[in-house]
Amino acid sequence: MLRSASGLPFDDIRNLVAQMPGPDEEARAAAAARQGQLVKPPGALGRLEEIAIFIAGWQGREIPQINRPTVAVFAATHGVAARGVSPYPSEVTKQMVATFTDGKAAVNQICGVFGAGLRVFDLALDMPTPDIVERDALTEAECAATMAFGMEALAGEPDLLCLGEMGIGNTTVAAAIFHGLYGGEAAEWVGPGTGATGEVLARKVEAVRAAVERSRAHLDDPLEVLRKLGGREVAAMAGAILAARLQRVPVVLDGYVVTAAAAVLKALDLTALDHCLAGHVSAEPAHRAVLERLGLRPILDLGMRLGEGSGAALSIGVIKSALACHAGMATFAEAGVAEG
Ligand SMILES: Cc1cc2ncn([C@H]3O[C@H](COP(=O)(O)O)[C@@H](O)[C@H]3O)c2cc1C
Ligand SMILES: O=C(O)c1cccnc1
Repeated sequence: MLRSASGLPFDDIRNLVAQMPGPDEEARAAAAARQGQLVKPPGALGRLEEIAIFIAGWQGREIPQINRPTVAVFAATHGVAARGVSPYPSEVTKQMVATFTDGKAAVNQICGVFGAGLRVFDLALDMPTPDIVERDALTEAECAATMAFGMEALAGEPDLLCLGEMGIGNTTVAAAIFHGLYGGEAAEWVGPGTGATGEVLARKVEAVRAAVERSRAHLDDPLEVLRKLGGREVAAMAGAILAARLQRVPVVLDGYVVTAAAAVLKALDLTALDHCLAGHVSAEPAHRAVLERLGLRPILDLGMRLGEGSGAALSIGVIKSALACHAGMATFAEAGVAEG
């Protein structure tokens, strides 16, 4: 396990990607068989059945448990925000980090409801990354070191890792990553974020177009897309998703920005998100199409567009309920109920 923040080059990241384990197929099969015996018509718990089988596979046991769900929120500042691509100033990022620490943000309340731990990772908030329209956000060494830092999200040994972020301007960064990875027109990937309209929205589309245009020669390498167009929180989340996989810890993605980190890994290896669930689909317009492209079906669809890991945290309730049914329900035989 890599815990150093001293700068691994991208080759080391690619080596880790090549070592990703798969789920325990025996545990999955045992969990699926159990689902078929529980006192309910087969399939009647719908997606909850799939979620229980999914967690069983990654935990390697027929009856999995989630006792230490953790929401890791990564916060960073972005030079591109100075272009006026968000209705809010960059200072809000630091102020929201203080609000997380005070327990007063939305994500704190949701974590409280489901007994989830919240860890906030602050990534050099006083040093914004360069404006991606003009320059690369990160060097290779910085990007790889930031990915390694993100691996710290596993340090408390969570048994479910939910990811979140805070960084004014980062829906612009996410849009640039998607445009860089998937092409199309810049406007397809740009949405309101915190509420951009009119000229703010127009500046956002132009920033995404220009940043990707500047990086055009390097777009076939997903790690180059990440370092040129990404921010520190996006790189750290990519590292966290990869580290979780190496430890077979299931991951819950949040909205558009978290999904950009996931998309980089999927572009490196088609199986890289096999341990990930999409906690929700954000109201950010392109999120639904991105999830489809990644083969992820959102658990919740509540019109949320906050970030902070709030949608991922909210889905813990569904995931825990899936496991409670899986573990606690009687089989037809145990309950003495007649099978159809
Ligand atoms: C008070 C406040 C709390 C937030 N919590 C998450 N975000 C969210 O908004 C930001 C991205 O939107 P944009 O790209 O439009 O700046 C991120 O920091 C994100 O997590 C917030 C934004 C604000 C203003
Ligand atoms: O979907 C998201 O991640 C999102 C949407 C709006 C603002 N911040 C984040």
